[in-house]
Amino acid sequence: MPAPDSSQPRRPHGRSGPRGSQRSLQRPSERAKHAEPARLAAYTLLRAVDEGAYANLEFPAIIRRHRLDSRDAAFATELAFGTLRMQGFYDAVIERAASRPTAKIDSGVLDVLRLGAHQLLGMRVPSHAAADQTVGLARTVSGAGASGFVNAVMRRVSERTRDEWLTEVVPEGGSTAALAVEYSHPEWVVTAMRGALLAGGRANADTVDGELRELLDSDNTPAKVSLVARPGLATVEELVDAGATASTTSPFGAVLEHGEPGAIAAIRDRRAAVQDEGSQLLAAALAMAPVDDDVPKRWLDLCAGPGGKSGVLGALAVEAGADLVAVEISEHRADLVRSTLEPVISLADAAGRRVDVRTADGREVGEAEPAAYGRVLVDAPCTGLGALRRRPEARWRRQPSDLVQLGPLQRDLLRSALDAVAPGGLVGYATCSPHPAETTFVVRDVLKRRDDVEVVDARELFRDASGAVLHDLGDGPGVQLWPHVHGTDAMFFTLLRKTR
Ligand SMILES: C[S@@+](CC[C@H](N)C(=O)[O-])C[C@H]1O[C@@H](n2cnc3c(N)ncnc32)[C@H](O)[C@@H]1O
Repeated sequence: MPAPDSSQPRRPHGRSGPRGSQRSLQRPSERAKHAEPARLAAYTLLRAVDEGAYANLEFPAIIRRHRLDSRDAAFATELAFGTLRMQGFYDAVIERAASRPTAKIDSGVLDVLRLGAHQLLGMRVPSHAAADQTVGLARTVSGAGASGFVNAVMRRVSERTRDEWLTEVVPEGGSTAALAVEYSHPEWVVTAMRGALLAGGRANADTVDGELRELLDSDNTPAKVSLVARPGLATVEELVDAGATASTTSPFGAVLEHGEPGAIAAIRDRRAAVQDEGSQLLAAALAMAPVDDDVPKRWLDLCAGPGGKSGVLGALAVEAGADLVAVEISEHRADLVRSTLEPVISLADAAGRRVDVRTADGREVGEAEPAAYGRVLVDAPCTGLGALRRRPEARWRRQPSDLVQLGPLQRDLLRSALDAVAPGGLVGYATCSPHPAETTFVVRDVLKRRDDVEVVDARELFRDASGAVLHDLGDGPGVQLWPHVHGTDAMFFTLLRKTR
């Protein structure tokens, strides 16, 4: 437990405290005595994430445990997820306000302060309520001793607006370090994103700064809820009738602005699902790309868990009169694929086709079944740097060393896929990361040692809901989607044809 900071509050530069109020000067003993359930739930999630939990997986159970109604659950979600995303910026603010490094603040108390900072600087919570409730939370979870310290820090945070704090804590000059604080990303991720925008041809030296800001900002904006109607099992119209809006990006897609996906019958029946539109587009691109008639009507998803893309691929395989084998190395995730694919398997059975799920190592399939498949998807395990808007804590957990670890696996899986595909057949290599170390470098390294593969221009295959080629796909031949450009995750896709 940190001792309450007894130093004098720093006088803010410029005008002081538009948010400061009489209430915020109250002593802790006069504050809310107990934490509200929604704030307690948000705090519980932050503590669980600190211990390694995944926010998206953990929060539904926490919401149930705290018996939050839908309004409180929405508030708690915005509070917890927003706090996790903006933690880098808030920590810089808290360090200033507390006059000590965050490493010197008890981690539970720090989480209370982060939640308080988000209410003050990132949500429209009135400052007196934010301060009262944060001190009440500190009292409940950390004891009366901490609440004095929290009270003092909250008072200082409330003395400035968000913009004033940005001026105060963001280094001048727009450097990588400055963007890291302003957009709350680790510095190495900012550097990596800048490199990805330049390497993929999305930006040049003149435009990269603006593009980078838009990209980082999109990571801080929660993704809309995108739905997919699995072809042959559900229709976009069915999702629209259930309250969604038809997607303009994906021919199978819809967007749910309000309400719970689980309230839609097609989702409950797994004929439809929640899925990023970029994932829908790339599964469709692989399925629709032209091949000769003698290429085997047997498709393979080499990294299938939990089954999102297999759901689209399997449904399109049945439409094309083909079979699908979905491979996943993890037993648990293979079970998820089985569950996801249940209706697709029934659809295939009824059409006299097969959709199989195997728990296996995708690296071994190429040797075990050479030239056996006509279309192969390698949706490689990756850092997920292209989906940071969906996973609020992921940016803090990922490390540059992950790239080093994943590289050999990504290359082995692509090699195996190329061995497993028949002459004339296609391999789609995909990642939900735009990092060149996981995208173009992997493809380049694998192709360097082979003379039986050609790269196909994939852009023509990315068709929006109107049937037109998707806008802003760059110079090809690979496709890099971007959240700030296409509204999808930053998915990468390269299409390769086995020539002999
Ligand atoms: C990016 S995820 C795939 C997501 C999936 N395609 C979807 O759309 O739902 C990568 C998956 O590959 C699996 N994986 C990792 N190593 C593998 C291997 N050697 N063989 C097969 N699957 C592997 C991981 O367990 C993970 O489920």
